[in-house]
Amino acid sequence: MRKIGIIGLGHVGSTVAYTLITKGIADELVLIDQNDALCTAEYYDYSDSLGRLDTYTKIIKQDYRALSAADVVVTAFGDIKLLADGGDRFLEYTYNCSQAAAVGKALKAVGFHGILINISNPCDVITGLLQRYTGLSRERVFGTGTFLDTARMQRAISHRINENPHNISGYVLGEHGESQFAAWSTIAVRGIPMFELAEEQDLDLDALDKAAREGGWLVFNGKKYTSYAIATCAVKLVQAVLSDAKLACPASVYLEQYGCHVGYPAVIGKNGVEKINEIPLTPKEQALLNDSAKMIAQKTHDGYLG
Ligand SMILES: NC(=O)c1ccc[n+]([C@@H]2O[C@H](COP(=O)([O-])OP(=O)(O)OC[C@H]3O[C@@H](n4cnc5c(N)ncnc54)[C@H](O)[C@@H]3O)[C@@H](O)[C@H]2O)c1
Repeated sequence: MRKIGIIGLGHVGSTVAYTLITKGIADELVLIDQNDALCTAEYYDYSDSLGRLDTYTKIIKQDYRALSAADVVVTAFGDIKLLADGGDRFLEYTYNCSQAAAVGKALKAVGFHGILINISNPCDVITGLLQRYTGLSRERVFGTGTFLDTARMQRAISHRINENPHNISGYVLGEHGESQFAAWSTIAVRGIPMFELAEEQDLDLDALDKAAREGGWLVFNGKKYTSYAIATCAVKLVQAVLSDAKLACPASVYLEQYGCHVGYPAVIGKNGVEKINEIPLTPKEQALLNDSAKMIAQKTHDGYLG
């Protein structure tokens, strides 16, 4: 039986829940939000779908105890209104550091021992805090991190050269935020290294990097939130855990050398982060990763409320 919990049912969490139900991925789904009216509304809206779906999901609401035996919990708490006009994911920092303490401690209190996948921003920092508060091992707590930014990089390149994003491999690394970077030495289109392709087709890599980094704001500026792409990323990670897929992908994972969670290639399976996929980087990329991780480590340290 596949039992999944979602904490925070705003734009993102509700989309994750809807996807899990309509794709028949969850046998049991536990919904939790501090806004009880919202949680109750989503509970009935999902429940009213069940009579027309070909799969069944048992839906439970507002019961932390039901998470004690959950396989996966997805955290999507926050207050997106704090971002106002966008531009900085750290506008939710203070608020979400407190929520991470509350949620992490509540999960620990009920003995949750599954895999925790965090979405809440600033993603890398909040992932690190949730790991500390839950007391789960570092392998069992990871964030969506640059999995989404990597998809945005794939989209930016695919639009520029009219290519299927699936044919673009490689990684955006570092923070899910402004200090992220496209690691061009890892990126290829149908196996052709991006550096070669850029020269051949006169592609501006800095402009493509910027397009990937600013991709979230393109969506946010019109909707005042983002939902579908992040939910798609989160659901893919949930599936990787449930099916023990050993999926190689970037995620916000704990790197010993930095002492924090940061977007880096890993292998995701039933035990969470099963392997850190160490890859060669150019000296410039390595320096960008170092700077990004250093900032995350500091903010994680500062955000820990004990
Ligand atoms: N990692 C990513 O790539 C990514 C992408 C999109 C959004 N996000 C982040 O995901 C989070 C959710 O985004 P959103 O647009 O759904 O926000 P939202 O404001 O629409 O929803 C957040 C929900 O969390 C609930 N909540 C807050 N604290 C809680 C707590 N302690 N326990 C239970 N519920 C709690 C709120 O009541 C609200 O319903 C934000 O932090 C946002 O920045 C991350």
